[in-house]
Amino acid sequence: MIHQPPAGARDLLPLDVTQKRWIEKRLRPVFEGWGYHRIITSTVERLDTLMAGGAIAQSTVIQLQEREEDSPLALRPELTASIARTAVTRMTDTTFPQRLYYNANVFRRSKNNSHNSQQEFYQAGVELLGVGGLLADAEILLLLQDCLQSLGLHQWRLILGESGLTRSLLRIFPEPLKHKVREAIAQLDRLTLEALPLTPEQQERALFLFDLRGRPEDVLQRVGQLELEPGERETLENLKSLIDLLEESARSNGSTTVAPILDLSLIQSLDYYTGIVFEVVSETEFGPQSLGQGGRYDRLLSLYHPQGEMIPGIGFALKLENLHQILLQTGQLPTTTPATQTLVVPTSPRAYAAAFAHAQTLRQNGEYLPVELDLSPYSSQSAVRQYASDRGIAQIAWIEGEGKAEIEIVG
Ligand SMILES: N[C@@H](Cc1c[nH]c[nH+]1)C(=O)O
Repeated sequence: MIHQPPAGARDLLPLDVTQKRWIEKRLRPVFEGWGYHRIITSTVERLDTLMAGGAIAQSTVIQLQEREEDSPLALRPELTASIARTAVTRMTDTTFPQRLYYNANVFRRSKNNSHNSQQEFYQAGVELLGVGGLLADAEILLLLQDCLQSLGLHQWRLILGESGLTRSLLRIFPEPLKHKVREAIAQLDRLTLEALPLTPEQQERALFLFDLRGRPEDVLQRVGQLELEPGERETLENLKSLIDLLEESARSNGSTTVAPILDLSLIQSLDYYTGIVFEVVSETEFGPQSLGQGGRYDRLLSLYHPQGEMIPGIGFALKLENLHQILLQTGQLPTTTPATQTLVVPTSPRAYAAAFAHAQTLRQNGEYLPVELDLSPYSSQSAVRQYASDRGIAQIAWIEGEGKAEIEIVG
């Protein structure tokens, strides 16, 4: 059926694009203000690049039909893997840290495979490559906060986890069970978790992990009571330092940010994270809505590096559709496409060339304020005025045969 788009595809009409650009225009100066440079990577990647390190399940990737002898290709479901690949294979003579940002579409097949669910999404995000540690983690979280502030969003919470620590606390489970426990926690599925064949000790640990979220000081204290290995204690200390630093930065900035929710049961569906993981959630009348997510991935780049060199990385992606929805509710987005400034109307065929010339002069003088030509030569003056007023056009330039322009301000 040639009149239908493929299932799950998206067409953005001019007003959608105007609103999307409103969001992008606010994010770009924030990214650039923090020293990030835009990168554009290929929409199509090799399947093995996208899935390196178990980053994403094959079932959620949209594959492309290729010749059998070629390695399978797919549409990118996210950008971190592509940027990691590009950074270590194409930007070899650059020094770290690298600060990169993007604004691009991604494609994901919905899990339940339902025919019409959306498969194309837009993300704006950043990757900070080549630096680990407290300061880099804090930079990314403060930048994320700055992005949301620049969009005028205040009703959101940061949920912060630590994938290394969570993985480590899961180590008491034997392999096939560990995966199931992890899945049930990731899906917040308590019933499945309780039904798993676990020993009483394992069950206690599973439920302990499941409920490990709340005010940072409470969660840190609860984990601190466990018998931890030195590495785990150190991670816990780092997490505390990060939370303190975020709070202190907010205070010295004079802003009153709400403390993050510390959630050591936070498990992201992407499996390349090695350190902090986080999600930004907005409270809406329909329940919480995720606005973006990210985390630290210190092993991913080594998978693409020719010598397997370890290069740390951290970043986040904001979900533009969800931001769009929230911003529509707050009434901040433009409700019309940008109006034309001047409608240039040739009053006779002899004025056609002069009309084009006049319009061009206006465009060049007016720093490309939109100027459009009236293309229906026989429309009456009242029809022209009606058209201009309907479209919110500020003025009409009537062009006479000899090129003279008479300006009329539209009432
Ligand atoms: N690429 C991740 C987000 C992210 C960026 N950097 C690190 N994580 C996603 O799409 O969920």
